[in-house]
Order: sequence, then structure tokens, then C-alpha cells
Amino acid sequence: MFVPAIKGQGTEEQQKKWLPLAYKFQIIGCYAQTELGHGSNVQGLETTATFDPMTDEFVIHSPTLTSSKWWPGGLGKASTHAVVYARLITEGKDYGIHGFIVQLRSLEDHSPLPGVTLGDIGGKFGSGAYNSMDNGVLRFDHVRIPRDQMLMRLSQVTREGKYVQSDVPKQLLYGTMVYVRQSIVADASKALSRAVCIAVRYSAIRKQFGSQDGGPETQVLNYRTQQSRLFPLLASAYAFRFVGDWLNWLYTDVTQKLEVKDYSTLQEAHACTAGLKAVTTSATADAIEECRKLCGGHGYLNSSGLPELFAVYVPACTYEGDNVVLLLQVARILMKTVSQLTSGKQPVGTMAYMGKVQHLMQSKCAVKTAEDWLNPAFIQEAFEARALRMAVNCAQNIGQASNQEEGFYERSPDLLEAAVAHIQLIIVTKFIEKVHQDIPGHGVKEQLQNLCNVYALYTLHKHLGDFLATGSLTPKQGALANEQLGKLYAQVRPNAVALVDAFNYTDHYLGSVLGRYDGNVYPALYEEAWKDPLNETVVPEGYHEYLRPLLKQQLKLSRL
Ligand SMILES: CC/C=C\C/C=C\C/C=C\C/C=C\C/C=C\C/C=C\CCC(=O)SCCNC(=O)CCNC(=O)[C@H](O)C(C)(C)COP(=O)(O)OP(=O)(O)OC[C@H]1O[C@@H](n2cnc3c(N)ncnc32)[C@H](O)[C@@H]1OP(=O)(O)O
Ligand SMILES: Cc1cc2nc3c(=O)[nH]c(=O)nc-3n(C[C@H](O)[C@H](O)[C@H](O)COP(=O)(O)OP(=O)(O)OC[C@H]3O[C@@H](n4cnc5c(N)ncnc54)[C@H](O)[C@@H]3O)c2cc1C
Repeated sequence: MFVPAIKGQGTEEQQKKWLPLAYKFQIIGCYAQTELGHGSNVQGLETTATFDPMTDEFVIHSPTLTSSKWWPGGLGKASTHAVVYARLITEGKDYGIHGFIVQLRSLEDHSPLPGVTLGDIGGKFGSGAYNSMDNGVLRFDHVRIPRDQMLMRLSQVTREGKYVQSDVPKQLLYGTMVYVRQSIVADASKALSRAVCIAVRYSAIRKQFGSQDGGPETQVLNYRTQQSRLFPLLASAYAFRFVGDWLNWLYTDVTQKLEVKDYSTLQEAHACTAGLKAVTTSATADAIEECRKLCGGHGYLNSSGLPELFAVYVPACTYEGDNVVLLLQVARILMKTVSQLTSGKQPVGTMAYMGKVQHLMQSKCAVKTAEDWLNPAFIQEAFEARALRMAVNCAQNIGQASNQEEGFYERSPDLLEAAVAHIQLIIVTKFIEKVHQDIPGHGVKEQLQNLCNVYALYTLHKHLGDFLATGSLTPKQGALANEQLGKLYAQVRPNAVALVDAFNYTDHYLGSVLGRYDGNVYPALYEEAWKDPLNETVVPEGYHEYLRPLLKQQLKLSRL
């Protein structure tokens, strides 16, 4: 994040100076924004950067305990430099949060520079999976840096100490986070596909119950409950891959527009990266845990690869923006869009469907049979009607409050659900668009169509309350969707293993004895057990100190 921050907020000159050093690992940088007292609320950060016109320097300082930088990855032990986000103060005025390049450690002996206190913040969730990352703590005691180490693409401070705001939106300060959020959506698909690959392969080899006359037991992958839990996750892995590909296109397009000072899609980029990051990471974290449970007891073994994958993945719901905070950002933009509908201003991009407000507010879903749910037009319209009606309902309720902000606060739980509905519509839309494309490979398109319908109808089933409460569907149509879902699971089953083999993960990358390509799980589990350090001795350490005295004492007591 050190590099994209300099790319996005540094001048050409600053990029020429600092990026080659970073690329060649002549310096190691981190992104020091979050503090002990503030993470979500960036504008609440307390670290100060005060301009000293006498020396043409900024004085970086941590005025309070809560201003200590806290969490930045790589900060504790590895980084020599940081992009530090601090309150810019010049001529006695606080201009808010800006980025500054600050050297933290000597390039000679890696010792912290004068005025810099550095360390690691300690162990984290799980069996240490994330402990390979030195998330750090950093405090400044009046550390001086040259004025030209303020990232000056978005705003500048002159030699005399005058603050100058460039003619670019101040939100570009948040650009690095937008970049990382879009990459996290693709990462969600990778993490989810790993977990699903393990769970599907294991479910194909695991047999339990159902033996007839001594014959083989039933593959657990054949149980309807296993399919109804697992196949929506398989479909989600593909859904997140395709929406992640689209989001990368959107991000690239916005970045190109920014180059020519076209800021027209900045808001769309923010809403989509924030919302898709929130929805895909929450779903993926839940799905990895579900995949662990789908593997029964063996899923709880470290050798299954699932506990570590879960422990490493779950902070994705928090880092790069807490998911609730990000969804509320989406909700704010939805409310702004709804308020503009009466002005005649046509919504664009992923909000364009809201322009069909007259139709969508009164449309009646035309589904009459289970098979009708295989028609993408019916799915698309149902998801559009749900999302729009939820947004309009929120806007109407907010409108009844004494003031907008109070209303937004009071209705924030409902706004959260409206934001999720909008983002799920984007994911469904992009999946439908993908399967409408020419897709090579014999039968591949049909399989992806099945998965697209599984993702859409599973999501509809899971959020049926929204669809019924907004009148977007009738209970009968909801039941027909569930009926169709069961038929789709039967169509996915024969290709389930092929659909996870298609991720083409090596056994090494998968890191799971349950997900081995050859399915030879039981010998691998047995072999792996003996590698456990506890098995280095036949009689366990502690026997003589603890077990033997206890056993002897109890034996003696029993003879009394
Ligand atoms: C074995 C297993 C192995 C592997 C497992 C598999 C995979 C692992 C997965 C991934 C690993 C790979 C990579 C991981 C990558 C990164 C993770 C590491 C580190 C994480 C780094 C961090 O966390 S960095 C810090 C992140 N912090 C945040 O996100 C802070 C969130 N807060 C904010 O963004 C802001 O404070 C805010 C937006 C919430 C509020 O902003 P503000 O106070 O300014 O107020 P407003 O809401 O009024 O906004 C003002 C206007 O600005 C618009 N806006 C806001 N944000 C943006 C934006 N980003 N872009 C554009 N516009 C923005 C907003 O809409 C308002 O506009 P108006 O028109 O209404 O004025
Ligand atoms: C593994 C990991 C790596 C990280 N790496 C970095 C890094 O490299 N650089 C960096 O700068 N930071 C990093 N962070 C910090 C991370 O970005 C923040 O933790 C994250 O942005 C969440 O902010 P917070 O901790 O202040 O959460 P809080 O905002 O304190 O969240 C606590 C609760 O408050 C709720 N909440 C907060 N505000 C609102 C609101 N307005 N309305 C409703 N609910 C609200 C949240 O939903 C949440 O439930 C990392 C964090 C982790 C876990």
C-alpha cells in the first residue's frame, strides 16, 4: 500500500524519487493510517504534521496515546519508511488529513531513528496464522521531515507555509483504499475457491451410512443437505471471480478517467469497491467456516488447511474498511441517488436500474413455474425491484425524521440491508452478463449457467423476507425458486469435482490433506498425524511429573 499511496498522492517528482527505491527494496514501506483510537474514522486521526517555516520542515508528532499508529502491516519490524497520515497544520490552521513519507529506521543498522518508537502489537486471532505479519505500533516525538516529503499531488504547502488545494476532489486522498478494496474482491474469490475445492473433493470421497447388504456407504456429496450447503458456496466462488474481474475493469477505467481529470465515475468506484469488498468478504469468511463444518471432524484438523485459511482470511471483514462502515457508505450514495430521482437526473452505472423507478415500484414478477426461474430476465427484475423498493422505503422513512442525519442514523440497520441488496444485484447482474458471453469449452457455458442460477436463487431464498416484504415476489414464487434450486443442485452434482478441479490448485497451494487431487485422504491423514511433535515420544512428557503421581495416588486410595 506504500507504493499505490505514492503513485496516487505523490507528484511526478516524488514518484520518480521514491518508487524506484521501493521497487528495488532499497527501502521497505508501509501504510500508516490507522491509530489506536481511530481506524474507521480517518478524519478523526490525531497524529500531527506541523509546518515549520523557519526550517522548511514538517514536525511529525503523536500528541496522545490514542494517536499512536496501530495495526499497519509491516510496521513493527520490517519497514524502514511509512506513508504516515496526519493532520496538516500550517499557519496555525488544521487542514485535515494528508499523507507524508517518513523514514522510521536507519538504512545502516535498521535501528529506529531519533524520536521514533516502534514495535509489534502482539499475537493475533487463530493459531498464529497472521503472526507472520508484523502489524506494528508507532509513536513520533517531534520528528522532522523535509517539506517535500508531504505527498503533494492533491494539495501543497508553499515554502512560505501557504496551504494550496489542487483542483482535484479531496476524496482522492482515499484512493489507495479504493485500489486495495477492489483487489480484495478478487482475493475473496481465491480464498473461497480454495475452501470449496477442499470441501467438494473431501465430500466426494467421504462415505457415511447408506450401505445396502454390506455394499459401499453413501458419498456425503450425494446428501441433499450437503449439496444445499456446499453448492451455493461453489457458485459464489465463481460469482465473486466474475464480479472481481468486472470491478478491476471499473477501477482501471476510473483511473484512466482520473488521468484526464474526469471525476464522473469516482462515486461509482467508491460505492462498488466499498460494497463489493464488504459483501464478498463477509460471505467468504462465513463460507470458509461452513466448508470446515462440511468436512466434519477432520475439517477441524490443521492438516485440513481450513482452520488456517479461516484465521488468515477473517480480518478481511475488517481491514481496508470495516464492512458495516463501508456498506453505510453505499447506503449514503443510494439515498443521494433516490433523492435525485425526482429531479429528472438519470442514475448511471450500477445505479441505472433506479431510473426505472416507475416500473420497478409496481412491477409484478411474472414467474409461474419453477422453470421460469431459469429465465435471467425474471431473476434480474426481481433483484432490481427488491433493491430499489428497499432503498425507496429507507428514503421515505428518513424523510419522516426531524432531520436527514438523524433519520439516517435511526434507519441505519435498514440502510445496511438496502446496501446489501444493491450489491447482490450487481453480483447477479455481472454473473448473468458473463454467461451471456461466448464461453469456450464443451458444456462449460451450461455449467456456468447452472452456477449463475444457483447463486441467484440461493441468494433470493436466503433473503426471501426482503422480496416478500417489498412485494417483489409472492410466497408462491419464492417456493418455486426453492423448488428450482433443488433441481439445479442435481445438475451441478455430476460436475462438482470438475468445477473445483477447474481452479487448478496444486496440492501444495491448497495445503490440505482433505483436498488432495488424488483423493487419497485416509493414508495422508494417518501419515500426517505422526508428524505431530507430541508423537516424538511414546510416553508423553509430563508422565513422570504429573500422570504417574496421580495414577499412583488414586491406586493407593482405591486400596484403602
Ligand atoms: C492460508 C490462507 C492464505 C490466504 C488467505 C486468502 C486470501 C487473503 C486475502 C487477502 C490478502 C491479500 C491482500 C490483503 C490486502 C490488504 C490487507 C492488508 C492491510 C489492510 C490495510 C488497511 O486496513 S489500510 C486502512 C483502511 N482503513 C479504512 O478503510 C478506513 C475506512 N474509513 C474511510 O474510508 C472513511 O473514514 C469514510 C469513508 C468511512 C468516511 O469518510 P469521511 O470522514 O471523509 O466522511 P464522508 O463519509 O462524508 O465522505 C466524504 C465524501 O467522500 C466520499 N468518499 C469517501 N470515501 C471515498 C473513497 N474511498 N473514494 C471516493 N469517494 C469517497 C463520500 O462518498 C463522501 O462524498 P459526498 O459526495 O457525499 O461528499
Ligand atoms: C489484519 C489487519 C491488518 C491491518 N493493516 C492495516 C494497515 O496496513 N494500515 C492501516 O492503516 N490499518 C490497518 N489495519 C486497520 C484496519 O484498517 C482497521 O482496523 C479497520 O479500518 C477498522 O477500523 P477500526 O479498527 O477503527 O474499527 P471500528 O470502527 O472501531 O469498529 C468497531 C465497531 O464499530 C462499528 N462502527 C464504527 N463506526 C461506525 C458508524 N459510523 N456507524 C455504525 N457502526 C460503526 C463498526 O461497524 C464495528 O462494528 C489492519 C487491521 C487488521 C485487522
